[in-house]
Amino acid sequence: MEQSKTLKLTNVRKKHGRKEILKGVSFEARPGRVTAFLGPNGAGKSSTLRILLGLDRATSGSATFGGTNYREFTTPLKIAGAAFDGIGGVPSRKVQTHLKIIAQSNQISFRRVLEVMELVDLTDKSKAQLETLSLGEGQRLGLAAALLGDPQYLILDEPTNGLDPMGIRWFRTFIRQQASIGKTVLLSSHFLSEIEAVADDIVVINHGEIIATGELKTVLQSIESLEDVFFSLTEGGDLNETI
Ligand SMILES: Nc1ncnc2c1ncn2[C@@H]1O[C@H](COP(=O)(O)OP(=O)(O)OP(=O)(O)O)[C@@H](O)[C@H]1O
Repeated sequence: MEQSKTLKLTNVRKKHGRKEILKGVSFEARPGRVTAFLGPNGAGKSSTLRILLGLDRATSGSATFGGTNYREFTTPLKIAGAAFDGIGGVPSRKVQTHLKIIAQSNQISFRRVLEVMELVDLTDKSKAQLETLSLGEGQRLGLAAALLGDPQYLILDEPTNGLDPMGIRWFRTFIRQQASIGKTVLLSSHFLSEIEAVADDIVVINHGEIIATGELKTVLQSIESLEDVFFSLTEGGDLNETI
């Protein structure tokens, strides 16, 4: 295994006041693989990803990219790209300008801005204002921003939220392709059904605790012991329908 391209969390704890929302979270995401980070609402997915990306501090524990903390990178977008919480940015700003500003903050060339727009199929929308983008276009723009620095690591929070079946298919192909060229991909989701077609590995979190990790196939084989959790993950849907 290529340790140097592995994303690793070790015993990450986070307290808000007296409430412990992450209770010793440990897992790895490896290069050339898509790792799904699965858990119901409020399980601690976003809190974990925020700590990983230096947006919040852990109470204890460590979260590293190839052994280095995100905050230590001078041009972090060249190491790890993240798509999180919508696209942000000034609503009246053009797509191309939005990406250019992000690129400049990390010493990334304008040529790369054009390249990523092409990669996510947004070249036609380069002059569109952010507020006019559809949900799917917004998700692709988030991906474009994440890809700007051609990073080894891609961290995507609920990337298929609100996408139609075509958009989901496009996204799956894209993500598989990123893993096939050796990227380390971590994506969070509420739904087992959403990630089973794209993930190699799975990390399941519930109430701030990791309750299963491993190859997707192996974890699914232990489904009986996880049944209650998966039931809630699939919003009370028919378990057999989703596995
Ligand atoms: N700043 C905060 N202060 C207090 N509690 C918080 C804070 N941020 C998050 N929490 C709590 O921590 C828990 C985990 O939240 P988090 O957003 O990480 O979950 P999640 O798995 O990403 O959920 P979702 O899928 O709904 O986004 C929740 O119970 C949430 O209410």
